[in-house]
Amino acid sequence: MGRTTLARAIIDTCLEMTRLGLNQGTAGNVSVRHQGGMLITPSGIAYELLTEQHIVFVDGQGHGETDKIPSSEWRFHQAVYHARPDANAVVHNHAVNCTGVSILNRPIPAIHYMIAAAGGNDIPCAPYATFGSQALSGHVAAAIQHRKAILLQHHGLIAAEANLAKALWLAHEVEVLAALYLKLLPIVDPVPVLPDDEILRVVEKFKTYGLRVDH
Ligand SMILES: C[C@H](O)[C@@H](O)[C@@H](O)C(=O)COP(=O)(O)O
Ligand SMILES: [Zn+2]
Repeated sequence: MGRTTLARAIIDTCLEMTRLGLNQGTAGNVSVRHQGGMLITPSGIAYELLTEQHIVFVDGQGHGETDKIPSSEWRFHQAVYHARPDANAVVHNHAVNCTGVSILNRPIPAIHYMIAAAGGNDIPCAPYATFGSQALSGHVAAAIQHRKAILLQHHGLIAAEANLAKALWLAHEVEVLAALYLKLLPIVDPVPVLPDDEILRVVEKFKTYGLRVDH
């Protein structure tokens, strides 16, 4: 796909992320792998104002383009692409329920089989570090190796998938799981979980289940 088409797809994903109630204001960012680097949203511009020209190319060495400021989180997007060769799209947001669980500094456990959509029996929570920092991208690199979605302590969520549609879908699924978890916690803690062998079964089933979208 050409740069303009990908840039449009990034903007549409951002707008849809807001429409789904997963984000607010200028929080969050979205990227796609592109030509050895990535195309990524600019820093601090409201999604409704974005045009294809705002989307920034950051090369494999972390160099951006003159006159454009890439997302402050380009380092952790780059870290995800290094850690996960299967990922071609990364979505980050401050969805309320995911952020709520991240403040508790807990992983989301296997309270529902949909946890398997992220590749395992939990959604881990990467330790806190200042936004945009090398330290944060180090934590992300470590946590994302074994899952397609992770929480960022006191911050939000990252979802990485084969394409933008899948990454946004996964971000939405994790937000639903986080909401469910926060609803259950005041009633029962620890919340009952599914056994690991069942989650492994569902992880396998998801490898061939639906979601055959191309962008
Ligand atoms: C302060 C930023 O909002 C930070 O939280 C970052 O993680 C974010 O979500 C949006 O930053 P950018 O607009 O720089 O992508
Ligand atoms: Zn953020």
